[in-house]
Amino acid sequence: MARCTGSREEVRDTGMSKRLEDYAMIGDGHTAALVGSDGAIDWLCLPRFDSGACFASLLGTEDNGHWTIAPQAPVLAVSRRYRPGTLILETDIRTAEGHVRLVDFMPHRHGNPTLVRIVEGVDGHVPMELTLRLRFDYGRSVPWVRRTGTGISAVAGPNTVTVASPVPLLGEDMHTVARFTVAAGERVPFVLSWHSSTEPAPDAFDAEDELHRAEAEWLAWSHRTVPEGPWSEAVLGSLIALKAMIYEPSGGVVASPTTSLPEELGGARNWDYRYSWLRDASLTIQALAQNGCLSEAVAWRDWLLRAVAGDPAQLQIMYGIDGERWLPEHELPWLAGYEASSPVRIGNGAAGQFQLDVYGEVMDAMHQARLMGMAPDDDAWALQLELVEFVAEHWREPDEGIWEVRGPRRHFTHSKVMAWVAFDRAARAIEEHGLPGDATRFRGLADEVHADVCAHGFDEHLGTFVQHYGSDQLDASLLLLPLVGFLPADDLRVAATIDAIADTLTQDGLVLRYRTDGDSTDGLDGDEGTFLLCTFWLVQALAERGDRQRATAVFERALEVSNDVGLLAEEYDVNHGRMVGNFPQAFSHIGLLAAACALATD
Ligand SMILES: OC[C@H]1O[C@H](O[C@H]2O[C@H](CO)[C@@H](O)[C@H](O)[C@H]2O)[C@H](O)[C@@H](O)[C@@H]1O
Repeated sequence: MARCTGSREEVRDTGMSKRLEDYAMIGDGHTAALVGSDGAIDWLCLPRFDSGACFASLLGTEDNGHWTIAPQAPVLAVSRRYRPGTLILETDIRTAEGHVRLVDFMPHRHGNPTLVRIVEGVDGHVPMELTLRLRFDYGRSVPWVRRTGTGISAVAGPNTVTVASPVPLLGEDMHTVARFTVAAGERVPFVLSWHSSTEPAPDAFDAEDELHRAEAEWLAWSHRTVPEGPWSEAVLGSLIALKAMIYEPSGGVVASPTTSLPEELGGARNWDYRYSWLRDASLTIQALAQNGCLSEAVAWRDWLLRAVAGDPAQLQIMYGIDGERWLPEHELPWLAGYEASSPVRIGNGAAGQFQLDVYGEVMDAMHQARLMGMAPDDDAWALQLELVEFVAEHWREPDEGIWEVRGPRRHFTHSKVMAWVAFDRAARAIEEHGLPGDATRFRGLADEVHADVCAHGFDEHLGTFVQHYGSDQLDASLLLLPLVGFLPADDLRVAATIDAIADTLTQDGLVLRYRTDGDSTDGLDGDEGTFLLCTFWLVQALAERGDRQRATAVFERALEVSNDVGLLAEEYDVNHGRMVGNFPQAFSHIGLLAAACALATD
């Protein structure tokens, strides 16, 4: 069993999960793995983000699959970092016998999926132990494991995983172990590869060559954007995290590489985020485009064209990473859930919802990308016009909104505002970029929605905008009113809304989406943490209003909750002092980037 320091050791010994903060992500543009600070890889889906996991102990127990490499003796200290500008993780582990470094990465996918672990001796002689439990189908299927000339091969139905190493790998009680000692200056590689069971095993390759190649490829990418200013490290880290959430073959973007990490510890708000939401992807692409990554924006635009091709009335708010439409939601009863947060779900029922805001987000992403230099495309513009026509026909209808409520549809103020965005951006594309269309008509529709929102989305008595028409509740999505240009930040109604959210919809300086206590509109039992994207919106809204000091304080508070390698989950539970929700979450890193940009703008 891997050992770690202090309270972390207690957590592992009692069979409980590690904190989400204890994980780092590595990925190859097709999938991603979570590596714990104790040397355990507890989550990995192969060959794609949305495939079954072969390591799923994150959502269950060690029997659901993990790959741990750790010292045999008690660990005295752990520190880790990514190599600058890359997603190559280095974990330094110190014991009484010496100091080892784990170098973990997934080479950029050129052939079969591969995960490389190199154990580097830094000081002394450190006896190490490897435990490999492959469990396909999300931790359920035990493979048939055979020795090969270079290591082992594990087969279960369509999946075969090979692990190669100079160290002997031994079978022991339904898993694989290795015990070896690493001396200062030595490097011991382990290479895990996946292949379809109907195909031959991939050729062996040299772990050190792949390390150099991976570093060079990451640096070539990250050197395209050189953030400046006090938060440049956090900005670059967020850009790399977002890049790792793009499924490279299609340009689709996952909301997160994980499923069912709970929004409430022990609760049931557990969702599968390994899909491509139009909303999350639009915001991801905007964030990347604003930081000079235009090719990702173009790839996503092409993904969008393929995903929504056909009847615009059949547009979904989310798709699979290749544009798949059928994403039925299932529960996996054999997984106990992260810290007993069940059910564990795969698929996502929200795919069938009507969320009016996504049309505005897609229109805005295209608009912003054009402003950043993305060349217009006839097919993309034709699609955009179809989307706006759909909004013209449906904007008066209630919807499930940005938060994907599972309660009744409502007239969400944010949804209507995003309908305004759709019309506004259509008019501006025609007026400012010379694209064909009737700008006057779209401007008229925008004005009509604007008047509707001001009449029904604002509560005279409270003096603030409200979550949905007729409600007396606040909602953090209202922070977007000034950010999308619906009204200026110093408009009295907007300013009062920002203040009310800052004062009453926050916990310990972090912003809640909405109140889940009392009569929540989301139709779900239980509670949730503060929502990091919303916290970053507050930073932007305050900065937009000129309140830079307060904006900076909120930003720094949000940065405080990121982990030692700069990653953020979806939410933060201030009562337990822990990240919650899927991890890492694109939304949170998008927010960080937008907020840093707002603070950098004079
Ligand atoms: O919390 C309830 C909902 O949670 C998920 O939706 C959230 O994540 C989405 C992906 O990041 C995001 O687009 C949305 O705005 C968030 O509310 C989940 O997918 C839903 O099924 C669930 O109802």
